[in-house]
Amino acid sequence: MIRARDIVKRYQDGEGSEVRVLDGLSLDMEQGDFVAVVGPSGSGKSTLLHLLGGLDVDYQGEVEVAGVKLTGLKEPALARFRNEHVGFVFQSFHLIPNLSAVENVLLPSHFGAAPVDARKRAEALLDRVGLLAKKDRAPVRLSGGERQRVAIARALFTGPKLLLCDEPTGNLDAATGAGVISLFQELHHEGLTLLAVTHEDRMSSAARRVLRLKEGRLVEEARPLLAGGQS
Ligand SMILES: Nc1ncnc2c1ncn2[C@@H]1O[C@H](COP(=O)(O)OP(=O)(O)OP(=O)(O)O)[C@@H](O)[C@H]1O
Repeated sequence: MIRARDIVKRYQDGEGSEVRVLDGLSLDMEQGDFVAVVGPSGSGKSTLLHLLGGLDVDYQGEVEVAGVKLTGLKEPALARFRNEHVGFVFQSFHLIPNLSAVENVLLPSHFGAAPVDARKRAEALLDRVGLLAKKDRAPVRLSGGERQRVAIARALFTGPKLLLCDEPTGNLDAATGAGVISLFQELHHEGLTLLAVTHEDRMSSAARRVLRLKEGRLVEEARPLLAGGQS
């Protein structure tokens, strides 16, 4: 599902010198895998997510996701790749405040080819995340956990096989975060491939593998046998 080789990503640090945030990074992820990427603040986790999701193509190395070689790809091919293959979930939900929950889930239908039964599909996804009864509410009338569930339903609208999540429980309290983590585990068991950048132990222990970003590369964390996320 994901194959990244020898990725080098540099940023200018503002004082004229270069920082290699990713430095020879490689990653292999099978379809159906659930990976947590951990590492200190500033270690390059979001940067990595952006490369894998086709949001940033300014790097050295090779990235292939869902059979699509992203290296060298340009818009609008990148937009098509994102639309067909990847769902994004962010820490701050990114819902449109003046649209209802179901209209937020329907948003992707305005960018790609809309399925004929778009509204039915959006409602089925809201049902899947336990929010059908609140489909007409504006985000401001939903709790943080409910907002994230709407965002997850929206990310699933185009039927992606891969979900890329950036600190998906970062804005949620422990109990609400736990509910969202169980939803990710259920989606994983239903066959979805998940990669989540996270600071939180609860989230990483739900994953099947934990990779730590260290000095610009990924190192597999040893997991205790029969840890919570083993499946
Ligand atoms: N556009 C940019 N220009 C220059 N430097 C950047 C840019 N974006 C990120 N960086 C730097 O690259 C490094 C990695 O950033 P990144 O956001 O990927 O880290 P992170 O591990 O996701 O951090 P956090 O956990 O705090 O979100 C940081 O030192 C950051 O300051």
